[in-house]
This record gives sequence, C-alpha cells and structure tokens, in this order.
Amino acid sequence: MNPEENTADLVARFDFAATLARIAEEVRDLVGQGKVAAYIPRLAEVPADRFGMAVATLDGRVFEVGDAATPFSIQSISKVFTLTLALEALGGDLWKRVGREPSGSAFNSLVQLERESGIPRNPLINAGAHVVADVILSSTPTAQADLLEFVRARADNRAIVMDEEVAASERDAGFRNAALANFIRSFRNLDNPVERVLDFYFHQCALQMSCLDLARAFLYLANRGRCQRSGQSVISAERAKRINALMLTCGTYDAAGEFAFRVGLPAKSGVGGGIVAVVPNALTLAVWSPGLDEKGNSLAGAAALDRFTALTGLSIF
Ligand SMILES: NC(=O)CC[C@H](N)C(=O)O
Repeated sequence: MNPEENTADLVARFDFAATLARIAEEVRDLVGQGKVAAYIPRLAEVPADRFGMAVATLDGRVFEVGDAATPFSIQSISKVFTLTLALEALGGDLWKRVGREPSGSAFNSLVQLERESGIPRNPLINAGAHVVADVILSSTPTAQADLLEFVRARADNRAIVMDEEVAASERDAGFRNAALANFIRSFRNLDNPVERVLDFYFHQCALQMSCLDLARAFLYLANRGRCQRSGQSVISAERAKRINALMLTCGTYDAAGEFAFRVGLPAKSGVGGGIVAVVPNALTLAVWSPGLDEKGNSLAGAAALDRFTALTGLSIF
C-alpha cells in the first residue's frame, strides 16, 4: 500500500474480484487438507474440499469466490454476536464475570477455570461464551429468537436458521461443554440452569450462514458500530473497538498471536471451518474451508486471509 493513499481510496480502486480469484487459486492445494471437526458428529459429514470467500466493503459492494454462498455451521463465530448482545444487556459489568486476556489454551480447556475461580479468561473461548449466554438468558425470555433476529438483521437475510440437527448432535456429544458449564456454575458464575445455558449455546453455534452472510453481518464492526446499510447505531463506537480488540487477541484461541503475526486483523474462527476478519473503516472478509489445523482454525482459510493482507496491504498494522 502506498503510505500516501488513505484506506477509503485504496478500497475504492482495488480490484477485489481479481484478488479473491487469485487467492482461491493460490490456496487450492491446501483445500481438503487438515481435519474436519469430528467431535461434533454432524460436522464430520461436511465435505472437506470446499472453499469460499467473500468481501463486503463499507461503500456497499460485495465480492465473492468459490462456495461463498453456501451456508455452513458458524460455530464459535457466533460468540461475537452473543458478546455484542451481552454487552448491550449488561454493559461494563460483564467484565466482573469474564476476563479480557488471551487464554493461551485450547478453546474448550478447563485448566484455568479452577485457578481463576470460575471467571473465564475471555468471552471468545467456550467457558466465556457460556457466561455470555447466561447473561443473555437473564436479560430476555426470548434469547434464542432475539439472537436469530439480530443475526438476520445484520446479514440482511431472513433465511438464516439454526440447524437443529447440528445443535442436537453437539448436545449428544457435549460432555466437555457440560463439564465446563457445571464447573462455572459451581463457582456461582452462571445464574440460569446449566441445561438452559448449554441449549442456548449449542443453538448459537448451530447458526447456518454463508461467507456472504457473515461478511455482511460483521460490517457493523468495521463501521464503528453502525449498520452499513441504514447508518443506524448497532453498538457504540467504543464497544465496536473493544470487540475488535478481543477478536485480535482472543478470536483464534491459542493461535491468536500467530494469527495476528500472519494476518494482522481482528478475526474470529469456528470449528465449522469459517473465519471472519475485520479491516476497521474499510471492509469485512469471510472465508470457509472445513479442514482445520491442530488448533481448530481453518487451514486454507487462514492461508487465504494471510494472502489477502499481503496482496492488498490492508491490515491494522
Ligand atoms: N471453536 C469452536 O468453534 C467451538 C464451538 C463448538 N460448538 C464447541 O463448543 O466445541
């Protein structure tokens, strides 16, 4: 990027369609590598050889390549949506119940919880997301419907659903999450019954969205908290800044340092193989390829984001 050029000018003249096509070509050999998440049996059925990517710009344009329109299970990417809702519900008091530091541990790890008295390290690991889910459940009797409505509005797509089979599949195999939630509850950091918290959590993870949906849905985080289409405030600019900061430091779990090093953008991954990244004041990016690396992040997806920031010069650093 020419240092003289500002981000808006760069975004306006950049040929994103050609860039996405080039990236799809460059990462082709990685697609199908890695492991599709099998601990949620329903996810193991997704073909590994998929790849899609989408870009949504703040000036209202959308670009795509490959399987960008195919809905997939967004899994932990949903933690950004629920964090947004919980912050709106509880404000800064949320931070009495969940921390803001990277965990350096796996997303479903139990080890820190005992030493840290049931206060999860951050809202983007599973334990933190359970607390966030609990906050939402305490704030509304229609938590699941509210979340679905929020996501549909952000993505401008009424067809988005939660896949009941994925949710049931995770519930039936969800011993680790059940252990985490029970443990947190033993420290009195969950107010609602564990079953309700887990049911909400498994449903949020089972949201089915495409790269196009996700790129559109995250635009408020690139736009200082405002909806790109209507200009209306979704959250304050300050909260958008804080959520982006948490995505940068905690959004890809114990790979967050490596991710910041390689990609240089706030990002959130899920074990369905999706990753969403934000270029503040410019655009959002979503990529999907189900094969995961050993930390649970999409292998081809991470490589594609790495190439995107290298080719465009669009990163926060
Ligand atoms: N990293 C993820 O996407 C994890 C989400 C998944 N539902 C789990 O709890 O294990």
